[in-house]
Amino acid sequence: MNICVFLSAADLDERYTRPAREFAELLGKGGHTLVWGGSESGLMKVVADGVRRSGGRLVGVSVDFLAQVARADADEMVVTRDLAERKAELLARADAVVIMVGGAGTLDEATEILELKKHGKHTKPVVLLNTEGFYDGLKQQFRRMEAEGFLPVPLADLVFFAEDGAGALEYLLGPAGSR
Ligand SMILES: CC(C)=CCNc1ncnc2c1ncn2[C@@H]1O[C@H](COP(=O)(O)O)[C@@H](O)[C@H]1O
Repeated sequence: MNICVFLSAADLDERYTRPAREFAELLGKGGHTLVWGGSESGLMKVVADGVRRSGGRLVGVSVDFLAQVARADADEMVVTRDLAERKAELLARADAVVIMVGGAGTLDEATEILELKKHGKHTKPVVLLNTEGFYDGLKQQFRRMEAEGFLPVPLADLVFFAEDGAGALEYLLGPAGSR
């Protein structure tokens, strides 16, 4: 499966690097391809290193102004003109999307992917990986949107909240992943 992972480009501590490494190992050992932003920084590097070490493929989609920090040994590396094109390319190359912990960049990617799904522009499974309860607040916000009529589709049709990497992969490899 080609799994697009959005996550932080920041250097983080063990609370976040350990689960990222574990998820990467599951991806690699499962023979999956990591589709990611192509960068060699922070958690993005941790996951790419882990996938590579455990036998998975790496497909990067970088962007013009970050191309100089793109990973040199990826199996494939695409460089797009801008961030909008990059998001479209990442989605096009993915069978599923996993959103791990991250900052504004990750949130931007997550909301765009969910918004496109809301409008029926794609039907790919999307998982929010809630490491350390990082997305508890976002989950609460989405639940409120759903309860108060802000979402035209059930929240469960948009996104699955997984508590760990194993739960995320189990979901993607189940019936939801083959839709
Ligand atoms: C100069 C240097 C080392 C830049 C590295 N910085 C980056 N490299 C690649 N993608 C990035 C970078 N910063 C943000 N992104 C994009 O935004 C997300 C991470 O942003 P954030 O750290 O969550 O907010 C990633 O999924 C990625 O697609």
